[in-house]
Amino acid sequence: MARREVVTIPCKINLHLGIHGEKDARGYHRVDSVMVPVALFDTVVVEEAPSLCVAHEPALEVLSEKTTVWKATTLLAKELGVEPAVRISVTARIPERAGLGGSSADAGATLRALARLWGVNALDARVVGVARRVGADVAFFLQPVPSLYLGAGDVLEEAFPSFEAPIALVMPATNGISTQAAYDEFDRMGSEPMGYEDLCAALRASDMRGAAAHLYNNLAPAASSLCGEVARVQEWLHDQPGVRASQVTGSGSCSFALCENTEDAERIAHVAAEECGWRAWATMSVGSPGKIC
Ligand SMILES: C[C@](O)(CO)[C@H](O)COP(=O)(O)OP(=O)(O)OC[C@H]1O[C@@H](n2ccc(N)nc2=O)[C@H](O)[C@@H]1O
Ligand SMILES: Nc1ncnc2c1ncn2[C@@H]1O[C@H](COP(=O)(O)OP(=O)(O)OP(=O)(O)O)[C@@H](O)[C@H]1O
Repeated sequence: MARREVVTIPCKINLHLGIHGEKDARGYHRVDSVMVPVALFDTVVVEEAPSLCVAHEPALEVLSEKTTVWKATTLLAKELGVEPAVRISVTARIPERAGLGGSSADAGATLRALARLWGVNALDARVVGVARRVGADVAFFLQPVPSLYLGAGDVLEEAFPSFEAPIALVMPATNGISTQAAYDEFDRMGSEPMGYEDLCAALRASDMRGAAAHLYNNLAPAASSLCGEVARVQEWLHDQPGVRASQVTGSGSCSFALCENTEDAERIAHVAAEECGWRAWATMSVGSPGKIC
């Protein structure tokens, strides 16, 4: 019987995103990134099949051969010396071009499913190496727990205790922002980042009020420059009762609000969608790594 692996994968938010002007040999910026998994999930199903086939639901505009899932599969098969004879079905709920890491989550989930199918550990150096070649965020999704990543934002430096915090996600209803366009805009604007130590100290101590006081993203001005509605979402979230702190995630266009309680997160998401015409979700950070399979 054909073997089958199912992986449910959360999205991510960046509590700290510090982009440096300095770039590596690939042209990737040096990035300090503190990421946290958030309960808005894609599902990836990998089954043994005669040949490689990738399908997304809802369908993507790009050819399946151009997806992060295809790239992750072919690179890992080559690395392990096996045939990529699998059918992969992705059910996507994480919005594209949001800064929530949707296409990276799908690639990370695919690598975890393939690692099980092909008998290697998901944190084997070969799997991590492939993840980093597919995209800067992909390695995080091999082990999606609150963590500090350095290098190009793809090298694990430290993992923190998991926590459950109520969160509202709000993004403009328009097209979203391309990650590459945001980095190009960052280069035009120029900036050097603040440090991440105070945030990390709060996360080590599971001090969520302290963590909320240290949210940071110096890619956010580039996101607002490309999509003015991002700044309007930010201003609106800042003024809402029940919001401890808010920030743009990644390269946008989504913002997140750390809320006092689940009722506040639900009210904010409801008003953002119904009265402001934005896309919004009331959710939580993923508190127990065991809840993700
Ligand atoms: C903005 C973040 O999401 C924060 O977590 C990441 O830095 C982006 O991660 P990602 O979506 O996995 O990005 P990739 O698919 O690897 O890269 C897309 C494009 O973003 C730019 N890029 C990305 C990461 C990085 N450290 N420096 C860059 O300059 C490059 O132009 C690259 O061609
Ligand atoms: N598995 C995938 N899921 C979604 N989009 C994909 C996938 N693989 C490739 N793509 C393409 O990548 C584009 C988005 O890339 P981009 O890096 O800007 O954003 P993202 O991965 O959706 O999220 P983020 O803004 O968090 O990085 C999509 O519009 C689509 O054309």
